[in-house]
Amino acid sequence: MTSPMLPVAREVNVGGGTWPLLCNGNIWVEESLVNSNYSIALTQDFMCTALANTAPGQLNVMVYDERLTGFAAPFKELNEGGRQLLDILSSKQDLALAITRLKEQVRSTYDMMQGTAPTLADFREHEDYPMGGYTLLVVAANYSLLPKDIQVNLDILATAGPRAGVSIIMHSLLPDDEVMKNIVLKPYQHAWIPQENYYETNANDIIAVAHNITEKLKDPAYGTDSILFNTVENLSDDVLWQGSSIDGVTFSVGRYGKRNVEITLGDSLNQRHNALITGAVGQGKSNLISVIIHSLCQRYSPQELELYLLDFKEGVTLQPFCQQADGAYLPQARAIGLEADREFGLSVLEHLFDEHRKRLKLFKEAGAQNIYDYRKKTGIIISRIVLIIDEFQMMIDSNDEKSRHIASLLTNAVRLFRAAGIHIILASQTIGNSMALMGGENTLLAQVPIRIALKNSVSESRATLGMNNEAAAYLRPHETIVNLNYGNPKDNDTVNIAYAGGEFEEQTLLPLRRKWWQYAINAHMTRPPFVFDGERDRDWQSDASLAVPDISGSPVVLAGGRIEVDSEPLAIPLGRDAGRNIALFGSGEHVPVELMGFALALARQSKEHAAHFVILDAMLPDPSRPYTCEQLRNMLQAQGVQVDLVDRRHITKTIQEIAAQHGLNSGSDALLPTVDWEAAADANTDFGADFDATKFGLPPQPSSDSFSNTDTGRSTADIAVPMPSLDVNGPSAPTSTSHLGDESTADEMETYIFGFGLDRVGRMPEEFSTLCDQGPTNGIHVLGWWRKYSAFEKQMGIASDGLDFFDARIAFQTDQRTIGNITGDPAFEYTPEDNRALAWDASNMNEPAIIIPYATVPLPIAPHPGI
Ligand SMILES: Nc1ncnc2c1ncn2[C@@H]1O[C@H](COP(=O)(O)OP(=O)(O)OP(=O)(O)O)[C@@H](O)[C@H]1O
Repeated sequence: MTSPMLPVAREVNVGGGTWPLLCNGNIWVEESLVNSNYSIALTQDFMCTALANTAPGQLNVMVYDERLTGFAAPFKELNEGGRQLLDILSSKQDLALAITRLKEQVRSTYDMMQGTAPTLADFREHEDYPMGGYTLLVVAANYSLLPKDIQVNLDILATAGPRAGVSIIMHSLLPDDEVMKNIVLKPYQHAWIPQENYYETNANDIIAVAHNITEKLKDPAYGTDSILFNTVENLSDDVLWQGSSIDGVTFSVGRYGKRNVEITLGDSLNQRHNALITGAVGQGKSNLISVIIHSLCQRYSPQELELYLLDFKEGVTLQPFCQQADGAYLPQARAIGLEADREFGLSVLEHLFDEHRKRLKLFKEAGAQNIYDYRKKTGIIISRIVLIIDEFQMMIDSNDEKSRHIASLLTNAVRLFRAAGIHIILASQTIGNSMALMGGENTLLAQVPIRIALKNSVSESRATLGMNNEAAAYLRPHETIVNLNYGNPKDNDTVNIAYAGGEFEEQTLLPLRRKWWQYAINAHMTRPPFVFDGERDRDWQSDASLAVPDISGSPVVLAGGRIEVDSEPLAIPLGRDAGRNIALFGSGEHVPVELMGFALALARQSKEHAAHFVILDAMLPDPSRPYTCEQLRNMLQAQGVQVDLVDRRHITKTIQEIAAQHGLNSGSDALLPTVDWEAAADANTDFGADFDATKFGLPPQPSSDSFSNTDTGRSTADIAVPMPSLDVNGPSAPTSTSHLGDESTADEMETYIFGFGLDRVGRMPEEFSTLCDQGPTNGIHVLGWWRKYSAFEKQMGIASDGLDFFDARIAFQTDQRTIGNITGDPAFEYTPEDNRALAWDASNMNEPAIIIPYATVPLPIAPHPGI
């Protein structure tokens, strides 16, 4: 099959004559002093004919129009289809740079052809593939008046360029000097057509040709010059996992001429340990990352290679490597961050710094310098680790302390990790800004010799490859500059990137990944990667099984997901130590959900009737709220724990009663009945029978039969309605329905007080702070939510620092003052976000941590009041 991209205007028919052009020569259109329009039209005609006779998209045109005649204007349409096929050089400096670049292109094309064909067109025909590209440089200026260095370079290009696909159309007066004229004209065909023989092409014809090219480029036949991944990577079983990573890991990128292009990380001879990939949106960066991952994973087993994959943009690139519905996952992947955020990026870096330390210690013990040495000496296999970070600049381009910290870690990582066999591939659309943040190119980039630059702007090309290397600005889609020498322009290779997407991905790569997974499972060499999805809501239910007492037997609540590799949810133990209360601050829908999750976690761990749950509901009635305290009460009750729901009006008295019951009241003598138990019971009698608690990871609720369980002699009302365990008649009077004494002694009984929206409790009794202070050692824990810190302060009383009673504090959407207070650092940097909270358990954590709080708990959705 002959590729439709191969036709090229080796000759052009203009004005009745045939002129050699692409791959064959250059043309000098002599400028006419008498009829300048005519010579301009002639130049346009050559350009237009060259374009019309070359496959769409294969010819780039560069124009230097010194006298601003505007002859390139009708060709502008060439750039309409998203491809920059026309490049206007607006100054002598631009012209000089373009000539330098074209010389590089010529050199690189000769390299690619390796002397196997006389011209680029012959080489392409032989390969039946459009390698490299053609360029027509049109210079409309007085040659003799151009700076000497430009003249010299133009002469070189005119001589060496055509065979490599670079031709010149010189639109100029001839040099006056006859000797000079002969020398200069040598590489050109002197085009001079008597005007009477010439039928001028008009602007509309040119526009039509340009338009036709952009239209054709929409046709996939001209748009996809894919080199399928399996043509550069052997995907057969014979080579599967045959690679040893002892002296580095090698992956394929694509084709450069006849050669498959491979890159090795960890190559200690050339000190190539890290790589940088850049490319504008849509130029194929995601595809390239996929090519790299598949190539590595076909070559190296999970024993030889571990991958840490982070994607900081919204996207699906890494999704196929996570665990799929059928259980399969990429066995070499250890951690994957989808829509990762800075905290997770930071935690991955910290995790790898730990790994680096561990490895160096191991090496030292074995008297080895580095991973290669260690493996050689001991014969023990230690994997290479490759960390790939897509859009890495998002970790470091906020102007704050955390960004600076991450930038400095990253800079150290690329410098230090090599000895431990940890390599980093950084990818980005735009790095200009990030490099400045990282202290300029001398810090980070100095450690990254491998530069892979997909098409991008001139400035991004320079940022990636170096100030004098703009080659990436002139690439075609799916081509990349691979430069293994810190961006030195002499080492640019223009590589056609292999394609790992579309149907090929579905039909070949998906089954291949499954095969890898099966092999790894059979060989017991894998476990699913830790997957962090920064945008996904956290569901309490999926963590419920982890709500188990800690090592000392204290019940724990789950506060949410930690943003760390291999982390379990943050568990806050509520043992009988001073300070074991939890304060939640701020607003947002997550806060009551979080508090409900606490209650469900505690219910899960409470022996039946060994805990007493008191829900203080001071929230404003809000029909739009997805969960209500009534639902929570019902759910808890269905677990057989004692639960009292107290509305706002009765909170003050309830607190006084609890304090009095435990001998913690601060002297109030009037303890009046405060809870309207009858009303509460009425509101609740229809709940429970058809609710399957086990579905939610909670202990089974008593069956409807057991509501009249004769064994215990309890009545339905004992369990199905709220239990007024509080002694409404005074501390000493027995209560008919209390379970105290049923199965637990009062001493074993834990009391959990959940305060929802406590700001709205107008008159908090002073017993409240006494309870917070002395409760935990007596088995009473307060888990309260205040929107405003000032309300909390007020309720704690002026004499004490209430926060001392709350070891655990969690901030949601709140202000800097609250953050400063709960962390004890007024300047603590934290910007509240929707799906995040800042949590600190002062007795169990060194420092506050950002968590993903729960967004959903398994409460049955209640019909809204009034519906
Ligand atoms: N080497 C290639 N050969 C053929 N088609 C390709 C190649 N690389 C990418 N493509 C196609 O080009 C399109 C853009 O590719 P890709 O998504 O990889 O770009 P990107 O630079 O990652 O874009 P973005 O940053 O916007 O996600 C896709 O449709 C992809 O299938």
